[in-house]
Amino acid sequence: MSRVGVMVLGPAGAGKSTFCNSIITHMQNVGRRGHIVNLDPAAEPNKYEFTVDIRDLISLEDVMEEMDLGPNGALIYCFEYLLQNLDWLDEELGDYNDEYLIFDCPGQIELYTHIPVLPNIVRHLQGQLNFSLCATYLLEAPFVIDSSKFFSGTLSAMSAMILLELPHINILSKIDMVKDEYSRKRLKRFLNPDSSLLLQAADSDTNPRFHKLNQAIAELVDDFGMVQFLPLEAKNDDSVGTIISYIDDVTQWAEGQEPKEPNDEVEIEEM
Ligand SMILES: Nc1nc2c(ncn2[C@@H]2O[C@H](COP(=O)(O)OP(=O)(O)OP(=O)(O)O)[C@@H](O)[C@H]2O)c(=O)[nH]1
Repeated sequence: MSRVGVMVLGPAGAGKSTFCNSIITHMQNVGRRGHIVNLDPAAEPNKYEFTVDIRDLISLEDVMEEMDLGPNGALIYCFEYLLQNLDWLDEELGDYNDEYLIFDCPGQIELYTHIPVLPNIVRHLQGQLNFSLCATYLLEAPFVIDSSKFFSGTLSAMSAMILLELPHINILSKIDMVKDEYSRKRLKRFLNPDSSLLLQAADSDTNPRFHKLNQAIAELVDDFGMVQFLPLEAKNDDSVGTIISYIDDVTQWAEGQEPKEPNDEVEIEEM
């Protein structure tokens, strides 16, 4: 059996590190083992110790100082350096078999939407290190309540999906921050989206000049059939457990085993 790896992706502040920690807490609760692999060279101190930490190879702060680069240039430099030193990663990941490895990725989504840094790391993990990988993509629930922002978030999720070519799970994080009944009702539309309803909502929010574009995006969302979002509240172990069972399903599928029956439509709790 190959090793299972979960890539945790999404824009800055979407809740990626918190989600990684919640996965570890859940794993501990159910007697499974998981480890966090930190791929963010600018990571803050974390609740759980990182088992593998890119900062042991290179840190953003050092690169900015020594190469006189700004944060974005330095980040790209760090990843190019990692790509030139993948044997370091191989060695660090060497002994972890039959355990979950959770890859906490930086929030600069250009690393997987514009330049092929993360796709190259993914190919290496799959090809050289025999990982069965799955991508989780987090979008903040309070942010996407508005249809046009939902479209924009969905397109960035889709872009990551196309570039990484991994089994892909979308997550609406910080669901607990959507409190009032009206907003929670709106949010439900985004968990199992019906593109014609989304289109109506987007059209009512945008200038008619953009209606054709809305239509095209709604069709794209429909064609891909990938836009189901799972709700996440980091402190709610049940919501984390549900996502982990999806990860288990898709990574088994990725290994060529039969997937379980698809889960029922996702709901958020009534207030
Ligand atoms: N209310 C609530 N807050 C959350 C949740 N998940 C994360 N947060 C908060 O959101 C903020 C950002 O979370 P992080 O986990 O650091 O986000 P990140 O995506 O790792 O951020 P970057 O590393 O900057 O890309 C923190 O203040 C978290 O406490 C959640 O489910 N509910």
